[in-house]
Amino acid sequence: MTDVVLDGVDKVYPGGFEAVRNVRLRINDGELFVLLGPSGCGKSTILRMIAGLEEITGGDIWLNGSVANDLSPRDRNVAMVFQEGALYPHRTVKGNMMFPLEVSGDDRAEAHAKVLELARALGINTMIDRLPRTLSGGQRQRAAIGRALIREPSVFLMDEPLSSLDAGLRTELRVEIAGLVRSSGTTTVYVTHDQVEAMTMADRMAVLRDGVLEDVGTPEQIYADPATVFVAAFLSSPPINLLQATLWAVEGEGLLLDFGPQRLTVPWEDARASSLISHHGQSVIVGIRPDTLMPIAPGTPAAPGTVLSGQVRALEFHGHEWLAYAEAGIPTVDAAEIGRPHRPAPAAPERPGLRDRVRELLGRPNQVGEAVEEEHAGHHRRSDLVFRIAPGNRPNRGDHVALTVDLDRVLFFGANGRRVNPVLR
Ligand SMILES: Nc1ncnc2c1ncn2[C@@H]1O[C@H](COP(=O)(O)OP(=O)(O)OP(=O)(O)O)[C@@H](O)[C@H]1O
Repeated sequence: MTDVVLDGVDKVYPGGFEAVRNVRLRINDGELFVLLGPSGCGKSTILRMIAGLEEITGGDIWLNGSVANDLSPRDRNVAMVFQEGALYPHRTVKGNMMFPLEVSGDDRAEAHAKVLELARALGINTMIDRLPRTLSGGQRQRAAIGRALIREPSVFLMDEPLSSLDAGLRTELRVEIAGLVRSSGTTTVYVTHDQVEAMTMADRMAVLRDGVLEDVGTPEQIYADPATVFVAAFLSSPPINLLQATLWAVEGEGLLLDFGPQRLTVPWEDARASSLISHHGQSVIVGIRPDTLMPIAPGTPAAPGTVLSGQVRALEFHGHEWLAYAEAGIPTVDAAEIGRPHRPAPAAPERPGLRDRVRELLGRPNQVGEAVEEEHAGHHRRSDLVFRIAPGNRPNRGDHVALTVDLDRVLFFGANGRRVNPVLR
């Protein structure tokens, strides 16, 4: 039975950079828990603090019911796999997997049987006599996972173990890793910046931004009911429409979302009306995922206050669907700018990581919002509404389209980026 509790954990690096702030988290025994966030948000720092490889500067880490702040990594019984699982180059796969058991003086025959069994589960049993350099990236990662799991750690920590693999292999391995750690029942903390990996693998997950926890829950909870604009945007592909509105409570009509040239109306019967009314006269951010907008044929009747319209400016073919970008004259907001904690930006850290430095060299942005914006750079930048179209039904560029909005699935955030109505967990 091993649960991991982070109780108000802080990390300030020498030089004063605050990488992690007041993180409170309980990872339950046997859970596959994912830490998700953009590069530099502090995911690896948290993992390394759990492993004991990095000192914490505030709060407590509890392992299995005891404070572990001062325990050495060896005494924590945790195992860790990194992005490039480092294997001993002169040992075979079997030699690598045997090594932890040799160190702890296990019976050789038993150790051998155990290695074979795990290698089989990892699908590398036919290559256990090969050296790491003769393996593919995916096979090396499997061997590294095998070496980490062989001595049955209480906690298994994985830091972006799939990020150096190609997309097909990543998909294949994430299914296998999730299956393997679930069947072993080992409490696992898995770090990634890939939202698909997080949502498909996690029992529960946490979203981090600038060293602060923005949201914790099951993938379904976080996707359907995100706590902040940042979380909604980070977990949305294609990107969520984030529209700026002023909210007016109008007797007899409902709650008017005034976008300037267009309006929507939330009826009084809506369960969220009592929360929304406290924002009367204020700015709100309206989050509409592309699949919440449904194109309707011209002249089709629709309930008043449920339709937005625009002129199609660009279309993208995605195989199973088209994505359309329509100019609607509605001001949009950039999730990266909303609700940012006040602190020095991590743009110039004391010790930039290798990836930070490479990004700098390539001129790539480091923050998620900027990355999202960059994806839309160029021809989509000025577009206001993104929506999906089933194949065979697509409008043409320049067409005016009417879109019904599924109001039940629209998300409302205050100007500070937090949800207007309480988040259900
Ligand atoms: N030893 C250090 N000294 C100073 N700053 C550091 C140190 N290690 C990391 N940082 C900074 O702390 C912040 C968090 O780093 P961390 O590696 O935890 O982020 P991350 O979310 O894992 O990012 P990535 O996905 O790029 O690995 C970054 O801005 C990083 O540059």
